[in-house]
Amino acid sequence: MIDLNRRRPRRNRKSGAIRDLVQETNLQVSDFIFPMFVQEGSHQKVEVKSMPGIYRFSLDTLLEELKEVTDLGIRAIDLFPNYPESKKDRHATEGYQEDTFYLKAITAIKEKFPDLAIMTDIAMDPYSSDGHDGLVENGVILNDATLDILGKMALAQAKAGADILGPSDMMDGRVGYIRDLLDEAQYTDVSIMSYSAKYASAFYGPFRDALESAPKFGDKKTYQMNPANVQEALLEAQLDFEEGADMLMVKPALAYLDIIKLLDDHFNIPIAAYNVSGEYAMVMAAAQNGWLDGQRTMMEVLMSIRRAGAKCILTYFAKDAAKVLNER
Ligand SMILES: NCc1[nH]cc(CCC(=O)O)c1CC(=O)O
Repeated sequence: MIDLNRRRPRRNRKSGAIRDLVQETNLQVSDFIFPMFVQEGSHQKVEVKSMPGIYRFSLDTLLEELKEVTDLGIRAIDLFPNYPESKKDRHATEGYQEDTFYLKAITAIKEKFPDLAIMTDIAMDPYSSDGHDGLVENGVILNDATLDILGKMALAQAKAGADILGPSDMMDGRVGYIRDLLDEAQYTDVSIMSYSAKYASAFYGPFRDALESAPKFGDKKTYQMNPANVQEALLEAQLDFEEGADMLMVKPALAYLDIIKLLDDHFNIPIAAYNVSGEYAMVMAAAQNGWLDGQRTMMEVLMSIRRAGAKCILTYFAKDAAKVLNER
C-alpha cells in the first residue's frame, strides 16, 4: 500500500535545481547531426518551401553557413545534393562522377572544417530519372543490380572525404556489400550509419520538395518498411549489425519511438534517429500559426527521442536547439 505521507514524488520536482539534479535524460549540442542541402551554382540560398528556415545552398554560401553552424557547437552534418532533372538518368550515373558538385563539396568542406564529421547519403534518388532509390526495370526496383551502383557511390564519397556513409536506400545486403568494398579499398576508417528501420512514411514529403526527388511512379513500399511492423525492424537491424554497420538508424523518429527503444534494448552499438522533414514542418507550421510554442515543442520532441534511446539525432532543428542549449 502506498503511504502518501512517506512517498511524495513531487518533492523531487520542487525547484529547478532539484529537478535538474534528478533529470534522467540530457540533450547536448554534440548529439545533433544537421542535415543540409547543397545545389550547383554560386550565391544560392533558396528556402525550402515546406521547411521554413531550411535552405538549399551552393557551395560558397554553404561554407559561410557552416561557420555559423560550427560556431554553435554543432560537430556533425549530413549532406544531401539537389540535382537538376537534366543530370538525372536511369542509372544515377551522376552519383559517382568524380567531378560532380556533391563530391567536390564534401572535399571542400573537409578542407575548411577538418574537425566537422561529414555524413553523406547513399541512395539513387537524387540522381535517378525514376526518382527511386534503386534501379528500375519494367516498373520493378532491382535489388542486386542496385548494389553495384550504391557501391560506386560509397567509394566515391569515401574518396571525397566523407566520415560516415549513410545508406538510405533499404536494398537488402547493401551494408555488407559496401563494407567489403570500403575495406578492400583501404577505407577501413570510414563509418557506416545504416538506415536500418526506414519506414515508407508520409513524413518525407518536404524533403522530396527540397531535393525535387519524389518518385516518378508508384511509391517506395517495396523497399521501405510498413509502418505497422516491429519484428521486421529487429530483423533489418540484426542484418545491418551483422553486415558491419557502426550505427543503426531509425527513421522517422517521432512516430517510431517504440522502434528506437527496441533497437537500443537489443544492440550494443549506437542508435541514431532521424527527426525527418515532415516532423520539422509540422512543428514549424503550428508555431507559425501561434498554435504551439515552437521552441518548447522542439525541445520536448528532441528530448523524447533521446529518452527513447537514440544516442544521436539527425534534425533540422539542430541550429535552433543548439541556441537554446547554449543559452542555458
Ligand atoms: N534516400 C532518400 C532519403 N534520404 C533521406 C530522406 C528523408 C529525410 C527527411 O524527410 O527529412 C529520404 C527520402 C525518401 O526516402 O524518400
